[in-house]
Amino acid sequence: MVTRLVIGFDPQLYNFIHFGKLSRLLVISSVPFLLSKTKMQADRDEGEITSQQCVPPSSSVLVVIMGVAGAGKSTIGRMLSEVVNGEFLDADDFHPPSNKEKMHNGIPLSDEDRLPWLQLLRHALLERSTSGKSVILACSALQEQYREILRSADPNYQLGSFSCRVKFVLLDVSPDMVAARLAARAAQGNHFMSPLLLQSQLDLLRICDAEGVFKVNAALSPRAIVKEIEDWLGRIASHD
Ligand SMILES: Nc1ncnc2c1ncn2[C@@H]1O[C@H](COP(=O)(O)OP(=O)(O)OP(=O)(O)O)[C@@H](O)[C@H]1O
Ligand SMILES: O=C(O)[C@H](O)[C@@H](O)[C@H](O)[C@H](O)CO
Repeated sequence: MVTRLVIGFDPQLYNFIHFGKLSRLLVISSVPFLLSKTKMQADRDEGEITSQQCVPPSSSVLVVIMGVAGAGKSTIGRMLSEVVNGEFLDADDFHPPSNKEKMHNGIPLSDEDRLPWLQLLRHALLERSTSGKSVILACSALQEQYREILRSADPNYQLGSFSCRVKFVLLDVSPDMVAARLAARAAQGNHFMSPLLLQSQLDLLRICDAEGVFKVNAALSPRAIVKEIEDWLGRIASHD
């Protein structure tokens, strides 16, 4: 499969992705991002930015806790952020009201709905990526194309390489278990997401092995899940 990156400029900072059958055309047209990337590259070439300024301390991590609605992303992400003394971001807080309304009414989001949201999330990661503080983002990130946008928050990331500061952890959950969790949550009436969307979420979830996504059994207790993620982060840190 061929991946091509086309960089386009758009005065409204509008972003667009088109997925073809045999090739993927990924258009990322975020002017500030490109300008800052170009400037950063130029500054680095001129020796104005030292490697220490570009690369935060190795102890800081950028982790996306991913999976279908109800898998436990917010629960686990919040707990993990406390353990690593990092900042927790919930992708649900970045959705515009129109996206939440759609999901509440049982209408799956389209790529056009998701793209500006993913770009906001990329920007949020990018902004924090040099702070030296760990960031834990809870985000469905169901498709490789969506994860590639989040990976591009790492200014050094090369699309398709999957070698990136932004790491992904999948909360792997059976359809039955997640349906039960969503039903229980809906019964409490304190979440906008309609349980009717579960099948569309399961249908969208695709991960290729080459991506190096760490999969955790989401049926474990939250504490055990967080421990598994911590251990994995320790292992990959020792290889970096
Ligand atoms: N490991 C777990 N064991 C048992 N219950 C869990 C576990 N993780 C989460 N839950 C429960 O499952 C429900 C869904 O969890 P949570 O809201 O964290 O999922 P989510 O993936 O963030 O969902 P969404 O994407 O829809 O916001 C909650 O009621 C939560 O308490
Ligand atoms: O890509 C998506 O379809 C969305 O991110 C959803 O997954 C929801 O935001 C979330 O799960 C709310 O419950």
